[in-house]
Amino acid sequence: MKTYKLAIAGGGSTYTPGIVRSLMDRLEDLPLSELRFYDIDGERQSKVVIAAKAVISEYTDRINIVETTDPQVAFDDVDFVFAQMRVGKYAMRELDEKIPLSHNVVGQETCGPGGLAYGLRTIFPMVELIDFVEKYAKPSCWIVNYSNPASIVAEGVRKLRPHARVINICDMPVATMRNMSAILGVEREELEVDYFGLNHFGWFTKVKVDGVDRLPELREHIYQYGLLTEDVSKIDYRHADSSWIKTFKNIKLIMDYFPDYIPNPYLQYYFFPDYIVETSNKEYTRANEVMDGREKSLFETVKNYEETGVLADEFHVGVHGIFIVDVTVSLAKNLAKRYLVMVENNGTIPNLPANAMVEVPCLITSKGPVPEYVGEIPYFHQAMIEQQLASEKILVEAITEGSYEKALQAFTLNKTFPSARVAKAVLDDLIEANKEYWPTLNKKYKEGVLI
Ligand SMILES: NC(=O)c1ccc[n+]([C@@H]2O[C@H](COP(=O)([O-])OP(=O)(O)OC[C@H]3O[C@@H](n4cnc5c(N)ncnc54)[C@H](O)[C@@H]3O)[C@@H](O)[C@H]2O)c1
Ligand SMILES: O=P(O)(O)OC[C@H]1O[C@H](O[C@H]2[C@H](O)[C@@H](O)[C@@H](O)O[C@@H]2CO)[C@H](O)[C@@H](O)[C@@H]1O
Ligand SMILES: [Mn+2]
Repeated sequence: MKTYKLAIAGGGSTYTPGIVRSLMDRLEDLPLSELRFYDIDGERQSKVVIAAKAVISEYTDRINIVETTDPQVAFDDVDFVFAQMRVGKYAMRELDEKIPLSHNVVGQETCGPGGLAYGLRTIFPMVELIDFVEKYAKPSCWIVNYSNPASIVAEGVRKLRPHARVINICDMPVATMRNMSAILGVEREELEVDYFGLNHFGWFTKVKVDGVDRLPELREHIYQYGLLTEDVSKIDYRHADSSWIKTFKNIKLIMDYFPDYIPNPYLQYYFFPDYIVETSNKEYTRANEVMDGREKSLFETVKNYEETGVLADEFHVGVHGIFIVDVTVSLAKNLAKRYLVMVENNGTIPNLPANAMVEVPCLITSKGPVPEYVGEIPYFHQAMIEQQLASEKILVEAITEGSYEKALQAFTLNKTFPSARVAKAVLDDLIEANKEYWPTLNKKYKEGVLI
């Protein structure tokens, strides 16, 4: 029987125990001989690995478990790497959210200035990870990447390491499909969707069950309730937090204005930035909710387990864990299963640039994702995507060239900003906050004069 060695980069992530449970649930499809945990924060990781080991012990004692901060130990001869790094951890996420909000601009982890700031922190560590993997892992190794901001990471990787075997994925479309299937009273796996866009910036154009498009029925439901069922906790307890309920309700708001397609929930930040700011708590953002919730409870569970031997949280898998393993099984076994992932456009959407990293249905083969032809998209959606794409592409240029001017252009182009003046004020505050993480951004001009 073929077995695999898999490494998790960002082993200290709050998602690690859930992903590990998902891997254990699927050992028949993806038999593992080794599971390696790699993180730059060994102390944090060692606590999370205690929980991961407890989960593994419920299934098997035949997997060699390695915990390390040494990239060679982590990646030597591995078949797959799951990447889930949060560069700067929650402390920096909190600033990504609160600094823009202090200027009355959307404060969000992956959208608007927060996403751009997180992108500026993440590109070089991602490239470093790719280089480690290329040096130590099997040449056939795939990196399946969840690290955010996935759209900017995908563009950075396309530009800086075009031949790297990286597949960038996001669980928001499958999470949205989970809600759709609960509303329609079918299994998520029964849905076949058509979708186009960038990551966290796309639309479902068809939601088929047995070949019949059920999007009109979902539209009727959304007009009344948003993309929620009556009992949200039955969908996924992780989405019972008030901020997620608000997000899924806001799908109604978007579709009241633009009813054709079902938007990715993250589009709320671009359609209604003013409303989002008005309804945000500037002192207590999603980062605080997560630090006081998911992160706190993980470390309390570990402490409690060490003291009592009882694992209080069973680490529910959810679509997040299921999806990354689904994609990996399809890669490993060349199953050509159809999933929404990020891929270079190359004509899939003819009226978007060939070198855009788009999120579309792809067949996942052992050679990587093969996109399904989407065709031309309406001008409205094309225009919105082009603006966001330009913001993200110019940001990556700002990173590689160390250019303040390009960073300012990227911020100004982002639809979450009301003006270049506000974009500059937010950028300048974020530079100050990110001194430890961002590449130096040099200014070529001062008051219109080249310096
Ligand atoms: N793409 C998606 O749809 C999706 C879904 C969920 C989470 N995520 C992403 O998964 C990641 C983990 O999220 P979390 O909330 O569990 O964060 P977390 O802070 O709990 O964990 C991230 C870990 O990454 C480590 N890390 C930071 N820089 C690193 C580096 N250079 N090399 C190795 N490890 C490094 C940190 O030390 C930390 O232990 C984030 O990037 C998050 O945005 C993405
Ligand atoms: O605010 P967080 O840290 O809870 O979530 C941010 C992430 O949100 C999306 O992922 C969700 C996913 O949609 C859901 O089904 C479940 O698996 O939880 C995830 C995290 O809550 C989004 O796709 C990610 O990119 C974000 O990082
Ligand atoms: Mn995502």
